[in-house]
Amino acid sequence: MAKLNVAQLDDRLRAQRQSFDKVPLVDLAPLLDGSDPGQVAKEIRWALANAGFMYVKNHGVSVRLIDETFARAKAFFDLPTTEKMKLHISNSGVALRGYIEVFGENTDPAKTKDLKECFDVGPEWPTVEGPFFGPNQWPTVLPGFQETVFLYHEAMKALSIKILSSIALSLDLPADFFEPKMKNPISIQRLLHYPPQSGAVDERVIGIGAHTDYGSLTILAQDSVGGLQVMNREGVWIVGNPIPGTFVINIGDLIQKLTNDRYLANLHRVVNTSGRERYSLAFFIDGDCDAVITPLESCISDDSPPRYPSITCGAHKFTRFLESFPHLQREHTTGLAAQPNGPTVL
Ligand SMILES: O=C(O)CCC(=O)C(=O)O
Ligand SMILES: [Fe+2]
Repeated sequence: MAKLNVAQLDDRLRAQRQSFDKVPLVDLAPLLDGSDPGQVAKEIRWALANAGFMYVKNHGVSVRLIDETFARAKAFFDLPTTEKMKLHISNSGVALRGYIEVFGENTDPAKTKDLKECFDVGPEWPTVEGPFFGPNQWPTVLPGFQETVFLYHEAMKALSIKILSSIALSLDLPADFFEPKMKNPISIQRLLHYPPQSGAVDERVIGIGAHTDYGSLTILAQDSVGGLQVMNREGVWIVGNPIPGTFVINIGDLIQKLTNDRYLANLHRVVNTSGRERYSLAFFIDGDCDAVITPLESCISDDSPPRYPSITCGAHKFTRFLESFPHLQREHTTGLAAQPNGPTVL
């Protein structure tokens, strides 16, 4: 997890409207149709080394499914607060599924309270099996919600595995490098709602505080409202304008650690001063809970000694959530105590 020193330099919350040349748009068609995976890997290598973010087009996910999932998200957040609070994430223990109210998770807690509400689902497990695995809490008052959101989660999972194969190729690793370490990967499908802010906005309350993502890969669908900001290498916040037909992809801490900083888990935040409600769908995927992340040999040299100790995906992610979830801090004083079944080396 990067510390937020660069972000602290900037207290102006209006992002500069610069050309987004440095965060490229990658066409996934040659990867998905098999015609030129090498070309896609080459573009991904540049994007992740320089921006940590990219837009992707021709991703193959049905527009209808995306639109329907946005509609389900809106219907959920329109429910009365009492109804949403029945599904509160604190009911789910360490499985971390359910509803998170405004200010219920703060991603830059020393500076910012997050003016957002979210709803998290993940792979369906009948009982709580440990961190990130357990039953979902579905809003039964909304017929069809469960089916759509679960289908969307599955579509994101399938796409993320293809993108991870391209990330592996981009690192001169075999395309299936990540697969043995992702037998039951941690994944979270999050629905988000950002109420608009008006008047003087300062960093104490914004949509989502500056943060890097915790896991391997994030796939974000944003509506047309805008508000995502990504930091460029000069420490300037750049507007991440929604581009119709694309997802925003970024890598999280685990890939930065795996690549010993060759690839960047970049800082980003959301400030919604549009005057409109903003909705987004963020899918996060990691390795298995007990998969160990150690810097790759190929990313270590005399000039670039190993910068990160080995850590499991589960321990890293749970520790990050402990910092951002006030409800978890009340319930847990330690992170993951032990790694079940011994580590899988990633
Ligand atoms: O909603 C967005 O645009 C970004 C969300 C995000 O950064 C996150 O959930 O980690
Ligand atoms: Fe994020």
